[in-house]
Amino acid sequence: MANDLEICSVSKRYGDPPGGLLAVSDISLNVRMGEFVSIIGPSGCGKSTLFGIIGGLLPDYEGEVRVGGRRHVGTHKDIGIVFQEESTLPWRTVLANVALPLEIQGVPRAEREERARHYIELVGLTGFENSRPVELSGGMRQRTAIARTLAFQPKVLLMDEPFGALDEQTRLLLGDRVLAIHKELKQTTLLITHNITEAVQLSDRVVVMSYRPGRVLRIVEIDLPRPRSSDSVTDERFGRYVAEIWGDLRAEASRGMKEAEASRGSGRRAG
Ligand SMILES: Nc1ncnc2c1ncn2[C@@H]1O[C@H](COP(=O)(O)OP(=O)(O)OP(=O)(O)O)[C@@H](O)[C@H]1O
Repeated sequence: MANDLEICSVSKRYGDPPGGLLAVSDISLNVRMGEFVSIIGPSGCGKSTLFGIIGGLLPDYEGEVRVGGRRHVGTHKDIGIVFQEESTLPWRTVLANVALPLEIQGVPRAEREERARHYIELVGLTGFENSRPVELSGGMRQRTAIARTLAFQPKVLLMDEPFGALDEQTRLLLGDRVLAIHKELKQTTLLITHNITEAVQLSDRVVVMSYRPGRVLRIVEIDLPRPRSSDSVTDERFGRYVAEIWGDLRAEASRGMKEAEASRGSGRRAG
């Protein structure tokens, strides 16, 4: 099957060589059309850096990002981004939030509202079209943001810890909603997360990254049948995938923790 997203030998250094900090090194990954891939790694492994590069938000890197076979530079309508931070507009209703990108594209009102309603239904927010973000829970606001991104029908959906600020149970239930959306749209999706359960629950493949500089440590195929749901977490095979990924991540996470503690210690001594 064709690739929607190709990440070819991507490296990023902050600051100038020979000094500076190599944040990610030689990352290559192809995401097939309709595939759901998660990238997981310890804090500081360069997940947000990679997200910024793929989303076209971060210039000056080595390598190439291709979307639909074409070199991709800067932000682009083929990549839809859902951020970790709250990104709904508080003064707009759910309907007006979701319709916003279509409004910017000049889609006529009746058509954009019809499309917006379709995606609102898909994320399970029918009945809340006229609510404002302040009247919604954090999970509902994130679903509004997802609907808004889906509404302009990007080739690739890029999500950076969209449920990072939510509690574990809400996260699992929203995972069910993401699974339902993916079943319906077969949207090519790349999710950045540090939650192993979420990665296994949702993904066809999980890319495990090393601590700094972030490299691809291993790619784990999640061979669990679809449709899946949050009930899958009780499956014995689910537990084995979680254990396997944690086995890879554990050493990297503790390396990260030690380095962070050491730099805090030297900062205190210097101060
Ligand atoms: N603008 C910047 N200038 C210098 N260093 C940076 C900059 N942005 C990130 N870094 C460093 O690059 C490394 C990777 O950071 P990044 O935020 O991409 O990691 P992450 O995996 O997303 O971390 P987390 O999970 O904690 O959000 C870190 O060591 C970070 O301190």
